[in-house]
Amino acid sequence: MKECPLINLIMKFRRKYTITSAVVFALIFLSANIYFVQILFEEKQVHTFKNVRTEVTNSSKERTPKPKKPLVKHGTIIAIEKIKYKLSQLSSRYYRRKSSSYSLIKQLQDDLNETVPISINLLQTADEWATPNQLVPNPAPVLGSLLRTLCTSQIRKAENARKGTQLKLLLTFDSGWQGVFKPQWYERNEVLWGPSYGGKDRHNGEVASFHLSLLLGLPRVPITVGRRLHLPLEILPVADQALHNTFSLNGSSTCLHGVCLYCTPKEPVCGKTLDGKNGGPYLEGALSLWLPSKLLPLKRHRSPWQRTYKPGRAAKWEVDKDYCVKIMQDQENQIFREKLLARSRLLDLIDAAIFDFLIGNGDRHHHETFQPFPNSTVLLIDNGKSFGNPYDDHLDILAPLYQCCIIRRKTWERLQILSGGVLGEALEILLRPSHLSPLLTPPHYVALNRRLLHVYATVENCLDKDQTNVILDLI
Ligand SMILES: Nc1ncnc2c1ncn2[C@@H]1O[C@H](COP(=O)(O)OP(=O)(O)OP(=O)(O)O)[C@@H](O)[C@H]1O
Ligand SMILES: [Mn+2]
Repeated sequence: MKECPLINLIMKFRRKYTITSAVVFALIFLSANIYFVQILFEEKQVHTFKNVRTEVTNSSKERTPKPKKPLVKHGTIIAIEKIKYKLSQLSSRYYRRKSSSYSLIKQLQDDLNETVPISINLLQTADEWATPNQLVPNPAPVLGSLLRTLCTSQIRKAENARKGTQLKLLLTFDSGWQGVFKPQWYERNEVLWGPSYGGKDRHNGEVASFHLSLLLGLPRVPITVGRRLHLPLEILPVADQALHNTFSLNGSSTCLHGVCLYCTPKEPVCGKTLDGKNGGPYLEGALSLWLPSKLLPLKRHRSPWQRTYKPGRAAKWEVDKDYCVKIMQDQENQIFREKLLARSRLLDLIDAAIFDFLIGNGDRHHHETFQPFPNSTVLLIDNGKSFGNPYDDHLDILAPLYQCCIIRRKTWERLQILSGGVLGEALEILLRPSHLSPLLTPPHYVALNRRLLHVYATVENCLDKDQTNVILDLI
């Protein structure tokens, strides 16, 4: 066989440098891996926090929306254009107030009144209320007192809440009751420009979302209140070592940064004075009551409408207008394996999409159900990425609705009761008694009413195509 000079050269080189080259190769391989992992990690961080530009606006003034960059996702562009066109022709009945709205608001207001004295035993009521399909009944007569109890109960233990990626505290009260506390990161009048999943959690959004869920007849959000913690008196003395280690003093302000994926000493949350000035002991946040143990543990499902979280890379659902039909036929998809469950699960996801569109949350990458109850409802846990920008409507959050073109009758009827500006007005009324009131600036209520009109337009588009199979009686 003829000798090849190149192979000869490689063989000579190999013999001479076997060990050295192996070491060099290993080093190159290792550093490439480290670099790759770093990029991945940084990329997620960028999506979560840095893609967002915040600005402060005068809360009482309306602003003109900023021009948006054109979308590169064809299926989404067409669907959104159709919704906008329909909106321009929407029947006047969607702009009128319904007389039934008065009794709905009155009943929810009554529920939120404090009717009985505060007592830790009231938290037991929440456990009794919960079923695999809802967390709060209708009516819920002691809800106001229960909320007040949650925002005043003495804290016996404070630790880092380990689930999830953002800074949260797990607080334990008397008799072992627990809650998750998400701290304040933004002022009420800060506006977050950027993707619908960007920025840090909005604690006021969590509280508003709980109230909105009652208004929409979707009581699947953990019971949540606004609470102001006195860090040196209420948290430091009962903090476990791991949390304690993350406390620091910044001038006269007590700060903490916690332990979580995105927790860093460079980004602590700090206490304020009672009137919201820097340099005080009080930390605002949203406190959610832990879900009832009789229904736990939770089962986590990947959302079929999950985003890629990579700018410039579209998910299947963003480009394929027939995406809904395809996932329904996909027997591998665990959510839709059982036919009957499939329908009600899909209707749950569509309820969730409407809810998320109204609050501006494009970050529902997963959803959870009660694991011991295979038919249980889709819970609306984690509404932190909400109410970030009242001037931007992320219509693609409605994809499950405009692609599947079905909606639960109960949801549709409730949405119609909230027409004519009632939705925003009612939420504002329900949020008034909150410990941290005012929770939202006026433009957010305007946004809710405007977004609701988009939901009407989307359903009308579906009805144009098929009068009989859009509004479904399935519970
Ligand atoms: N009130 C609650 N009761 C029971 N479990 C809860 C409660 N709140 C949150 N959890 C659990 O903790 C998990 C993390 O909470 P959450 O999603 O709010 O945190 P996160 O840090 O924002 O997470 P992510 O980074 O995934 O968005 C939830 O998926 C749920 O399993
Ligand atoms: Mn989250």
